[in-house]
Amino acid sequence: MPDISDTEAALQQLHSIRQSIDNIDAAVIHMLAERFKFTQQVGALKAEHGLPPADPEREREQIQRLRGLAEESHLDPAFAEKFLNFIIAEVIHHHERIAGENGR
Ligand SMILES: O=C(O)C(=O)C[C@]1(C(=O)O)C=C[C@@H](O)C=C1
Repeated sequence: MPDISDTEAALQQLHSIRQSIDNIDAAVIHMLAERFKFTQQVGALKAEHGLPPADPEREREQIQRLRGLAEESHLDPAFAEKFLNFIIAEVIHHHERIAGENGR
């Protein structure tokens, strides 16, 4: 049974680790916001020129690249692929909305 000072030390350690997790979560949100700013530009460009919202060949290249990066970083490549697909699905919805607003 750990004594009280052991538990206090563990709680301090937990608090400190959670501060780092919070910083990383903030960075992820900021990076996603920047990514969506760029994909909005892509959506506008595609809508303006009548290009299709989705580009499966580009997606295949991105998935291959991210799976490789995930492996190098000891992150589950299947998770990296799911995460990218989740983001791309949202981007494609945005592209479709922009194309719809442009009357195409
Ligand atoms: O690069 C594009 O053509 C995009 O529209 C961006 C993006 C992405 O989010 O990375 C989204 C949809 C496409 O299917 C491929 C890639």
